[in-house]
Amino acid sequence: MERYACDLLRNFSIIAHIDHGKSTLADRLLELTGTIQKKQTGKNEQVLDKLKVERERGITVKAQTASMTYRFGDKDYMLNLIDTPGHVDFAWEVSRSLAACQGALLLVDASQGVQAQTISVFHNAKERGLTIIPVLNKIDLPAAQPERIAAQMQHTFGINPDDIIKISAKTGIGVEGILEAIVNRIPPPIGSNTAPLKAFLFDSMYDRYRGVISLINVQEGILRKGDKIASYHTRKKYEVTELGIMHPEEVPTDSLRAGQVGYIACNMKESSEAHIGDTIYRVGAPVDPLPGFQPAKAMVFAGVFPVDSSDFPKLEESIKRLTLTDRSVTVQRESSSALGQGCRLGFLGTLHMDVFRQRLEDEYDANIIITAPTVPYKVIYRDREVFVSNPTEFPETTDTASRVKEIQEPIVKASIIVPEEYFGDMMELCFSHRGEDLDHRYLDSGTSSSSRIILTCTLPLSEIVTNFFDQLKSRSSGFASFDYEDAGYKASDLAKMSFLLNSKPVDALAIIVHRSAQDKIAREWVKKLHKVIPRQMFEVPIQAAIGRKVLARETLSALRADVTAGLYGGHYERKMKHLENQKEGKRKMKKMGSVDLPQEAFFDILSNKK
Ligand SMILES: Nc1nc2c(ncn2[C@@H]2O[C@H](COP(=O)(O)OP(=O)(O)OP(=O)(O)O)[C@@H](O)[C@H]2O)c(=O)[nH]1
Repeated sequence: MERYACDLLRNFSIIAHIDHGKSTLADRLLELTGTIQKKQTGKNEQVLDKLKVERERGITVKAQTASMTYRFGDKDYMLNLIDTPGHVDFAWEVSRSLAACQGALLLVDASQGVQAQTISVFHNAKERGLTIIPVLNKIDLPAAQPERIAAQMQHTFGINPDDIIKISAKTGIGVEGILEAIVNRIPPPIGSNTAPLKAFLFDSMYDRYRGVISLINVQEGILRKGDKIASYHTRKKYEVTELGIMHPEEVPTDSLRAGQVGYIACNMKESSEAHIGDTIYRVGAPVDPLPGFQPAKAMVFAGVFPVDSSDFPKLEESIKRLTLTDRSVTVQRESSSALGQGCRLGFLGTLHMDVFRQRLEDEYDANIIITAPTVPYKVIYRDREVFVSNPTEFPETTDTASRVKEIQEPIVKASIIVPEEYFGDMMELCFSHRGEDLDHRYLDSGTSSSSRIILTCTLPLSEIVTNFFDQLKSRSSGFASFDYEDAGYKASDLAKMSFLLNSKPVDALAIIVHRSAQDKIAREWVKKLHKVIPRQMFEVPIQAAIGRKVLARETLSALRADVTAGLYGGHYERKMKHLENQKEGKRKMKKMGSVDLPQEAFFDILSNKK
């Protein structure tokens, strides 16, 4: 590693909208530099995407990092690619990865043009002062319009079209030019090998045998095996047992020097000890910390229960193990009278929740029920503020007047990019989800027949955690792209809606609704419950209520065993008596009886929410 002083290092990321070809380009760069062998199989399976769910969905969930060496002129350079995930839920991971870079490749699909996340990642990189290398990808596609999209990038970002590198990551055309641009345009990191050690911890993973493996960017000084280091955040001390670079698998080295990026193992037992954004220094030589990070905030919460309640210990164990690899998930125990023991999990967004659920099912064979997602509401009492992310803890309407001053909900600033012809549909979609402050502008300079529009508005987060994405995609024939950022809290007229079976509320079904939509939601849910709840021996009213007020009702008719079967002819009185007895029996059952609601019914209700 001594050969690679700062001026021979380049630390960069690839940033792009989902599917614009980041992983494909990363593979090509690794192949061109001889870091990995060119694949013979012809299968499109990316090296850096490691999780099964990522491959199935074609998205990157966890950032992966790789170092490669590249000879340019008469010098050998080490290029460190810090991969970033490509979805709005993981914006936080993007930002922390960028903090370890001096430059970024801004990748845009030449057939799709600038999309919602292209804009957010561009601004993110710009704010961090990174050098941006604009790249147009997929120029091999017949639908590619490189000239037009280049003009769009100029109009949207002020990028000089002459600076744009045009490539096909798939066929490899133009990719060599990227390696040259990385060396020529991205500034090397600045740092001194003789200064006291200062390293930035930007990612971590968990290894069953070695404990936590941290990815770090050494900014000053030299780190060697056996060194005693300390975490600025926890003040805990460790001894470095192994260190090296990601190539793309771990390759041990004797040291990591100023400017370099690599991994360390130091007997950290708990993943919570590896605090993202932490500053690592040498024991006895404290340094000023690097600007840290706020931890990622969970914004979508849901209860997770086993279908078979005796499976709870296994489920909890699986969740524990999975959260070791995904630290942004928060976990709390929860118990429900309807579903038994479970966990309440917090996620960064809905995709994050889906990914976690799928991993739980794939990797741990878990049969689970997930309750309807909720966002963290802020309940302001006369004397305190509380965040409530579980409907069962939401204040009753009777409380609202007396003790609760105000209820607030999280809102986001949303941007939607669509071809002009879908503009009306998108406006409607936003309005029907309580969108406000709608604004729009054209993405292309001048208006042409195929102009695209960027629509911005504020939306309550709760409106986009259910089926917003699906509607966005279906109402724009798949052309709309969407991104959002946190925009604080806002007072809102919200209430807890309970669902009652046979006059008893079922805790796991409670949801928080906006008053303006309460009647519609009440009717829809009651209908749905009516469809999936099996008929009982007695009649069961299904009701939706806010406080004591019932807003909708359906009645599940009784399963009627034919007690008069076999009583042929005459005997009218006997028949009546049988029917009377049956009625009496049912009345009794109804009084005492609770509704037999199998977990499968919950699964049906909750798996196709709203
Ligand atoms: N024709 C063509 N297809 C490409 C090119 N680059 C990538 N693709 C295809 O585009 C799709 C998305 O590419 P990925 O590399 O997975 O995109 P990504 O940006 O990594 O996606 P996320 O990881 O989900 O953010 C894949 O089907 C690729 O095969 C290209 O240059 N030309």
